[in-house]
Amino acid sequence: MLQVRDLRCARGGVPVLEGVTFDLNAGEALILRGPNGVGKTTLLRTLAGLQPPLDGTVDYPEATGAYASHADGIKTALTVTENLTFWAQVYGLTVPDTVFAAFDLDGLRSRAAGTLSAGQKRRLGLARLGVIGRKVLFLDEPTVSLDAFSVRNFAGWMRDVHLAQGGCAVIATHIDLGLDVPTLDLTPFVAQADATGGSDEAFL
Ligand SMILES: Nc1ncnc2c1ncn2[C@@H]1O[C@H](COP(=O)(O)OP(=O)(O)OP(=O)(O)O)[C@@H](O)[C@H]1O
Repeated sequence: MLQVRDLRCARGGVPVLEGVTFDLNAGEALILRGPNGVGKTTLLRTLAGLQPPLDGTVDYPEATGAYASHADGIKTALTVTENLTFWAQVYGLTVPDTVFAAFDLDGLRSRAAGTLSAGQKRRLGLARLGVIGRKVLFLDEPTVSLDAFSVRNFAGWMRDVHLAQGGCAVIATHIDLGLDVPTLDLTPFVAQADATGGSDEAFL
């Protein structure tokens, strides 16, 4: 479902990672590991098509990918239900009722999203993944701000719903999600520096 071959990617014009190669079949996930700054976000953004690779290829079926970072992208004046309905409609879908329980949002359906706590907002941000129908997910630290119960809940949705229904996911996380999936340490793929540095305001 996802094929990555000899990928080389940059941030701020400076090569960060090179030679990244892996495959994911339907129902499989991969956890990205590595120290701060190794290039996990850069790789995820490149995989998702938000920036071009310097070299190599990324293949997955057209219009099946979605990228989510810890920036929530929540509309604060809308309720939880209205937020999910909005996102579902963008993708021409309706909200499955099961998504509220899956992300522990049942008691918060009518709350204005702006009044949610940080962790509740994060759960709403993640619930978006359950309404947009995208099969190939690129997730950057999805469980930031979540308590242990909510981390388990998210892992349960990932395993029992998303992967069980034939999705796949690449997840950068410093937190152990308790998922029985392979990890890829990016440290061996750090690119040889060939520039003095640079910055890219698009990322600031
Ligand atoms: N706007 C920018 N301009 C130039 N370099 C940047 C910019 N943003 C990040 N970098 C650098 O690019 C490299 C890769 O950053 P990236 O955010 O991909 O790492 P990461 O593995 O996701 O880190 P973390 O675990 O801290 O989230 C780092 O060395 C970082 O300092």
